[in-house]
Amino acid sequence: MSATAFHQAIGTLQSHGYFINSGFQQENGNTSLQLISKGFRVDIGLSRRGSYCSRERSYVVAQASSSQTSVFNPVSSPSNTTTTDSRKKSNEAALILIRHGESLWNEKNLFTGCVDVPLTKKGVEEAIEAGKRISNIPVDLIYTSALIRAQMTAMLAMTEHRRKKVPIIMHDESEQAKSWSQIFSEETKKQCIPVITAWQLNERMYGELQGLNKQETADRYGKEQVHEWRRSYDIPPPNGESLEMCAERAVAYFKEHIEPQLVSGKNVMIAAHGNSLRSIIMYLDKLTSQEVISLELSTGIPMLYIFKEGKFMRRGSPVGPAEAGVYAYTKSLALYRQRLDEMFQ
Ligand SMILES: O=C(O)[C@@H](CO)OP(=O)(O)O
Repeated sequence: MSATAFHQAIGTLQSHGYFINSGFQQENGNTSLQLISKGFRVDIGLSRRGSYCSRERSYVVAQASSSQTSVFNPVSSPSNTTTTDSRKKSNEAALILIRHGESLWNEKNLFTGCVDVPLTKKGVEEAIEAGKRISNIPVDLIYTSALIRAQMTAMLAMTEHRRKKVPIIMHDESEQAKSWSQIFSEETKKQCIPVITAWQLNERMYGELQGLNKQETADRYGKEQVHEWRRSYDIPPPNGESLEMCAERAVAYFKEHIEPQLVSGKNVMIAAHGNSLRSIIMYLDKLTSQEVISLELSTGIPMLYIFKEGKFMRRGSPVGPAEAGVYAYTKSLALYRQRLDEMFQ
C-alpha cells in the first residue's frame, strides 16, 4: 500500500466515525496508528517501503465494520506483556474522578468558578493523599481541566503512583507546540501517561459571583437564593452557568472523548472541579435533577468507577493503598496490584 492509499484508508475510517486513539512514528520510519469507534479497534501501519508493517493488520481494515476486535486491556500493563488471551478476556476499565485539592480561594471562602487559582499547602497535601489512595489502580490516560488547581492535583497524585509512569501534558494547541513536544524514544513513551487538558472540564463559570465571599453573598441575597445558585440544576448564578449549562459541555466532552477510551479498555483518571464532576457523576449514576442538589464533593477525595459492558459501577473511594476491598472489586484490579507487588517488592 502506498502512503497515499494509507492516508486515504485513515480518511475513510474517520468518515465512518473512527478517531485516532494513538499513533506514533518509529525510529525506523514506520508509522503505526490505532483508530477506535464504539468498541471497534483498527490497527494500521505503514513501513518505509510502503506496505503494512504488521502481519495481521492489512486485513483488519477490511474487517473493521463487520467484526469486533479484541479490546486492549491495559489493566495488565505493569509488565507490558499483554497476551492475546488476556486482551480477549476483559474489556473493563477503571475510571477515577478527583476533585482538586483545596485552593487559595476555597480557603478564603470565595466563589472561584473559572478564575485560575492554585492550591494551598493543604490542597497539595490532599492531592498527595489522594495519590496514595489510588496508587495501586491502573492509570493509562489523564484528563484535567484547563485550570491549574486540577492540573496540580493530577500531577501531585501521580507522584504517589507505584507504577512510576511520568504524566506528560499534551500540547496540541498548535502544530508547532505539538511538534516541539515530541518524544523520540518508544521506550520512554511507554513509561509516560498522556495528560489531556480540556476547558470543557473547567469549573462552572460563576458569573458575577466570581471573587465574592460566599458568606457575605448569603448575608446579602439570603441563604436560600445562594443555595439555589450553588446547588440547583437549572438556575444559573447572575450571568454565570447553571449546572445544566456546565453539563452541556462537560458531559458532552466526557461522552465524546473519554467514554471511547474506557470502551477501548483504557484506565482513565479525571482531575476536575466540584460542579463539572457533579454533572459527570449525575450522568454516570443517572441522578435526577432533584437528586443532584444534595451531591457534594469534598476536595481531594478520589472516587472509583468500574466501566464494564457499557455500564458504570460506582465503587466509592479507595480508603488507602493497603485497602484490600478495592482490589477485590475486579479480577483485573487484583491482578494489576499483584503485578505491582511483584515488580516493586
Ligand atoms: O467557588 C466555586 O467555584 C465552587 C467550588 O469551590 O463553589 P461551590 O461550592 O459553590 O460549587
